[in-house]
Amino acid sequence: MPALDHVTDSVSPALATTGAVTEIPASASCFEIEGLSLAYGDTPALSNLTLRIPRQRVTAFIGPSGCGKTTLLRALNRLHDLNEEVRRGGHIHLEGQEIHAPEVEVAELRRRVGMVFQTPNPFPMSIYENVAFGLRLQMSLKKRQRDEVIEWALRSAALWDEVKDRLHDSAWSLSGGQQQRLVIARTLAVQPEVLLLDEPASALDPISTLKIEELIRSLKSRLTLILVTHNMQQAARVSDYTAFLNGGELVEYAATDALFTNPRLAQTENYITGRMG
Ligand SMILES: Nc1ncnc2c1ncn2[C@@H]1O[C@H](COP(=O)(O)OP(=O)(O)OP(=O)(O)O)[C@@H](O)[C@H]1O
Repeated sequence: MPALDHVTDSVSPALATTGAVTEIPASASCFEIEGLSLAYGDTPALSNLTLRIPRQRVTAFIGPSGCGKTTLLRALNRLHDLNEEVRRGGHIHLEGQEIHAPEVEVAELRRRVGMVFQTPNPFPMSIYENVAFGLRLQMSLKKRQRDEVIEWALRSAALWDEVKDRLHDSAWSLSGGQQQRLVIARTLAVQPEVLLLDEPASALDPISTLKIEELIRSLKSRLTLILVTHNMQQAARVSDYTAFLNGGELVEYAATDALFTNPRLAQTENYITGRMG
């Protein structure tokens, strides 16, 4: 891959595949979240969350509507910054650095920590220009280098074969599932370390959903992925670790197999078996 020198194809040190996530060592963590609380005005949304997110793994946030999953995801690349109502306490470290430190540039943080939303949001421009957009802002590349990165990003998002002969068509001529993979390609082009995915398949048909799930699994060899999903089967299929939130609190966080087959708390069991939420 062109110009991808800070990313390796090797996976992180061996992580526990069963049991509680206290087993995720700091050295294998990408994010360390400590005592994170967040409120919208007087309404609390997150309450004293402490967890580590393992590098080059897929971590799912699950829980009933309004439990704080999206709020937590958005906190990880400071998407709340523009909301003057938001009050926050606690710390979020990305690879050892507090993301709210004065020297952190928000644009660079958001390059490192990309975000894909529920509804595909390609820009009103061609397929090629969508992927080139972030690249033009972030890096000055010659056209040939830019073309290489664009091809790499579209291949990485499993879209190249479907669009290689129509790169200059409007992005809006693609299907919903293709648009979502285009948005992922656009995000990958600037070489993030982390991809935040907020219900990325909830607006898609079952075949497009499977493609997104395959893509998520394939990307973890070089990225950390964090997925918000309402779909328990999806969390079980694609994630390595699952955090169950309820009422803004972290209730249980464990290796996905362990959480789904042998939850430690009745509250978790009630949620995953559909008796709650
Ligand atoms: N911009 C906002 N202003 C005020 N309150 C908000 C805002 N965004 C979210 N909230 C509130 O914060 C709480 C957590 O919301 P959040 O969207 O994080 O939950 P969620 O688990 O992602 O929900 P869902 O699964 O329905 O998307 C909810 O009570 C919600 O109403």
